This record gives sequence, structure tokens and C-alpha cells, in this order.
Amino acid sequence: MKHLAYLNKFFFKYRWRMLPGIIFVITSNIFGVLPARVIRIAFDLVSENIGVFRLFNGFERQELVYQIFGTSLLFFGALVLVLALIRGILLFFMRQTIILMSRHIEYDLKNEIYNHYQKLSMSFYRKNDTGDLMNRVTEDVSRVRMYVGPAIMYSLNTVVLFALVIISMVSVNLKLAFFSLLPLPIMAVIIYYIHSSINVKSEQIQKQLSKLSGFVQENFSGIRVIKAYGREKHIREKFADESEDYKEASLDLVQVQAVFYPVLMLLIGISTIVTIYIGGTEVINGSISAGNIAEFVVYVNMLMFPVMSLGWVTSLIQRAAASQKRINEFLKTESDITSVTLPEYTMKGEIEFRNVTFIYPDTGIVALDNVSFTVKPGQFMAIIGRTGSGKTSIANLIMRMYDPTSGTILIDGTPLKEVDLNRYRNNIGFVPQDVFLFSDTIANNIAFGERVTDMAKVYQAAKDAAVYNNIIKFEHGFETMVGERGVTLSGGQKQRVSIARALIKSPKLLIMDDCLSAIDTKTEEEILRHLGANLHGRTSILIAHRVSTIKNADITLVFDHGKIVEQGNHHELLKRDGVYKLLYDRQLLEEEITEEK
Ligand SMILES: Nc1ncnc2c1ncn2[C@@H]1O[C@H](COP(=O)(O)OP(=O)(O)OP(=O)(O)O)[C@@H](O)[C@H]1O
Repeated sequence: MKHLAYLNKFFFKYRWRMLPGIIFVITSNIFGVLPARVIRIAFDLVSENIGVFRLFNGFERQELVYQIFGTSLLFFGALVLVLALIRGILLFFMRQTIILMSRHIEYDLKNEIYNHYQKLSMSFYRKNDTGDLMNRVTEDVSRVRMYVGPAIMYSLNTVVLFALVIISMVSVNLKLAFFSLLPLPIMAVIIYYIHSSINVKSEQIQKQLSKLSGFVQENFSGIRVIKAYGREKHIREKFADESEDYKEASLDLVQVQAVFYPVLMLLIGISTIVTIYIGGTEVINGSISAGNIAEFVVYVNMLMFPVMSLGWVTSLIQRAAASQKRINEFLKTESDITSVTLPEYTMKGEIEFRNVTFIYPDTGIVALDNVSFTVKPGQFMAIIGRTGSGKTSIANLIMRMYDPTSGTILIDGTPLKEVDLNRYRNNIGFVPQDVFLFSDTIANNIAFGERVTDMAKVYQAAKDAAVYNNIIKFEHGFETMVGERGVTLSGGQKQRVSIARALIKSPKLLIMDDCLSAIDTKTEEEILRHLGANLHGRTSILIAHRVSTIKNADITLVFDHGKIVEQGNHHELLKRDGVYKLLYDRQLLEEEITEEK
């Protein structure tokens, strides 16, 4: 429960919705209880007037008595209707205030969690899987909403209604009040246990359903592999097995639910019988009137729903507490990358790694081992090396996705930790190794880092990334949607759109991580030619696998096992006759063989 205390700030924020809400709960219950008294009066009127009616048997006056009697009953009927109507209006406002408040809190909480997510570093995202992150913003927040809305509303309602009904009952007859209320606690306990069992089973079904949809999603994504390997039958059988588990869990739930309502009806019936029996003996004793029995039967029935909902509300609160605990865990997580905020920042583009060692925090893999190098402003630096040698880790550290385990990274002579990260990243154009395009138009994907989409700049960036001619061939040109709902771009086209996204920023520092791998050598040359023309005054770092890509680099670092094993320009490296020369010769040979074919 203490976890839910976090939400109190929202109750305070929305106090002007909550307070009227409470007033509506109280008044609606007053109007809920009043009809029972009207019914009592009407009942008593019937029993009293029947005597009078019979007394006038055979007289003309009997007709008049009947008319007065009928009109009075009609009046009471109309009164009950009016009271119900007023109660209905008040209930409407009760929901309009409290449930509306819960929707506002849900909105605020979702935004708060999402904003917090945005501040957290890459290592956080590595540690937590996407499904879990999404669940906290969606499912957990929904469960918390059930607490701040329905649970609070029904709890308030129950407390107020019980107070009013008990006062009314006791003021009539203490003994009858005691016996009428006696079955209710027993009923609450039974309903609580049945409800808990329903909850456990519903959770099982939910889990099974998530597993099933995860299975389906993965298989739809990998449908090409499934078809290519002819595994459709096998997958179909696996799906049937998973569905079978889901079906079993659902049947289990139906069984418990089937017990729930008959048990409930039985308990309500018992309560009513007890009320009528004890009430009857009290009428015989002369301590209450027959109308009081009717009044009590109405009270008992009025209490049924709150008692029924008690189990439900308890489980709502328990679930919300568990969800809020998970949400609090995340909200308390601090980013391990913190930044200073500076009023201004201009970047020249010098990068220096001084004895940098980097171990990935989650796996303990030593990605970089005592690496030192300097890139001067405007220089073109290339990084080459075997897979897993630490090239991407260099890019990650320059982007400050992670901080080095030891050593220092200096930007224009200032340690990176002392640089305003937001402004710094705004000066960088980064093309990651795994291309990611949003489900949006090509133009918006290219202009992603820009505040406003300037089409002239979008076109120029697309031309520089050698993808312009491809895009204009699409039916909707730059307005073509990409991603799940749009066209599927080829691997090379995606890479070039991703390059255009970096180029449009005219960054001071351009980092391209192996982003020319799916592009043919001719297009690659075209891009490099454009880049060459635009690179003046801007530092660029190109991570590549092909030596041909980086021949023109001012300096090339050759990586192996997280260390720089060679460095220099193309000619210097060839002269050294080391790893670089070996790579170059091997690639030349591969190219010759391909050409001969
Ligand atoms: N996010 C990560 N968490 C943990 N370990 C990682 C992570 N990324 C990379 N590694 C590990 O760090 C080492 C260096 O990886 P890195 O991605 O820097 O290599 P790379 O030279 O860029 O490889 P490639 O050419 O295949 O992209 C590898 O052993 C890899 O398994």
C-alpha cells in the first residue's frame, strides 16, 4: 500500500475534482436510501387502508376511499421515481468527477514515466526488455488508474452507503438490523476467495495470451525464414500447442465464474429470508410495522452490490499497489549519464581518446583496451577491423551512450562529461549500424533531427546520400510511407535514407558506422564523392569493412581485440605490410575473382 502513496500528489493536484466527487458520492447515497423509507410508508399505507376499504364494503364511499388510496400510492410511486432520477443525475456527476480525475492522473502518470524513460541511458535499455518497458507505461498505468478511479469511488460509495443504511436500520430495530447484516460479512469473505481465484486464473490467461501473441508476432516477422525452410507445418503444430494451453486456462476460468453467480444468488436469497423471518417475528411482537420489512429488504438488496464489489475492489487495490511498485522502481532509476547544461556551445570537432578502456556493464566484455588517438577538426578518420574488434564501441562512446570504464574522452580539449550533452549531440550526425526508420514518410524520416521540415534541405540531403533518384521514382515521392504500413525499402535504400538523416543536420561531426555495407561500390563512390565535397570543416569518422571505402581517409585506425594495432593513412599502412595490407590484398583478390565471374 505504501507504494500507492506516490499517487497522493495527483490527488492533491486534482483536489477540485475529487472533493465534489466525494460530495456527489454522499448525496447520491442519501437519495439512494430515501426510496426505502418511501416504500415503507407506502406499505404501511396499504396495510392500514385495506382495513378502511373493507370497512366501507357495500357503501358508495368505498369508491372514494379507493380513489384516495390509489392516488396516494401513485404519489409514492412517482416520488420513488423522482428520487431515483435525482440519484441517477448525482451518480452521473460522481463518475464525471472521480472517473474523469482518474483519466487525468493516468495521462499524467504515462507522460511522467515516458519522460523519465527518455532520460535514461542505453545501459538501462540493455538491461530491460522492450515488453517490460511497454507494460509499465500501458498495463501497469491502467491498473493504477483502476485504483485512482473505480476503486476509490466504490470504496467511498461502500463506506457512505453502509453508514447511512446501518443508521437507518438501527433507528428502526436493532435486532432486525443485526440479523439482516449478519450474512453480509460471510458473503464478503466467500466472494473475496472466489474473486482471488478468478484473478489468479485471469492472470494466467493474460500471460498465456501474451505468450501466444509473442509467438505469432515473431513468426510473422520471420515468415520468410519459415517458408524458406519449409517449417510451416511444424510452426502450425507449435501454435496449436500454445493455443491448447490458452484454451485450458480459459476453461478453468469459466468454471470458477460459473460458480460465482449461483453462490451469490444463494447468499442474497438467504439474507432476504433471514430479514423476512426475523422481521415477521418482530411484526408479530408489534415492535415494527410490515412496511419496515419491505424497507429492510430494500436495504439488504442495496448492500449486495457494495459487498460484492468489496472483493473486486480489494483485488484492484492489490494489483494497483503491485503495479505502482514496478512503476516506482523505474521512476527512481537515475540515469548513469548525467550532463551539465550550458547556455551556449560551439563545437570545433576535435576528438581525443586518452587511455580509454571500456567494459560493457551488462556483459563484462572488454570492448576497448587502453585506446588513445586524436582526430583534428575537419579530419576524415576511418576505423577498420574484424567483427567484434570494438569499432562500434568507439562510436557509442563518442555519442556518450556509455561512459568509459577508465580513461578520458576529450572534445575540443574538454572532458566529454563536462560538455552539455544535448547541445553536443545536436552537433553530431550519427548513422548507426542497424538502420532504423520510423513508420512515417521518407521526408519526415530524413528531417527527423530538424525542428521544421525544410523540403529543399531534405532534397539536398537525399541527393548527397545518393538516394534522391530512388525516392522520386516512388508513386508518392518523398511523401511515401515507410515501415509496416508503407513501402518496403531495400537494405541499401534504407541505409542511404539514414545517411541523409545525418547529413541534413550539416553536423560538425559525422559518424557513420558501417552504413555502406548494403550499397554497391558504384553508389558508395558517389556518396563518398558527395561527402568529400561537403566534408570541409567537419570531422568525420567512418567505420567500414572494405578498404576501398576508406582509401582517402586522413587517418585510419586498425582495430583488433579492442586495441589499435595499426594507424596511419592508406599509403603508410600499406607500407607497414601488416593487418591492413593483408585485408587490402584479400579484398583486392575477392574483387578480381568477382569480376572474372
Ligand atoms: N551493447 C552491448 N552490450 C554488451 N556487449 C556488447 C555490446 N555491444 C557490443 N558488445 C561486445 O563488445 C565487443 C565489441 O563490439 P563492437 O560492436 O564494438 O564490435 P565491432 O567491431 O563494431 O563489430 P562489427 O564489425 O561486427 O560491428 C564484442 O565482443 C561484442 O560482443
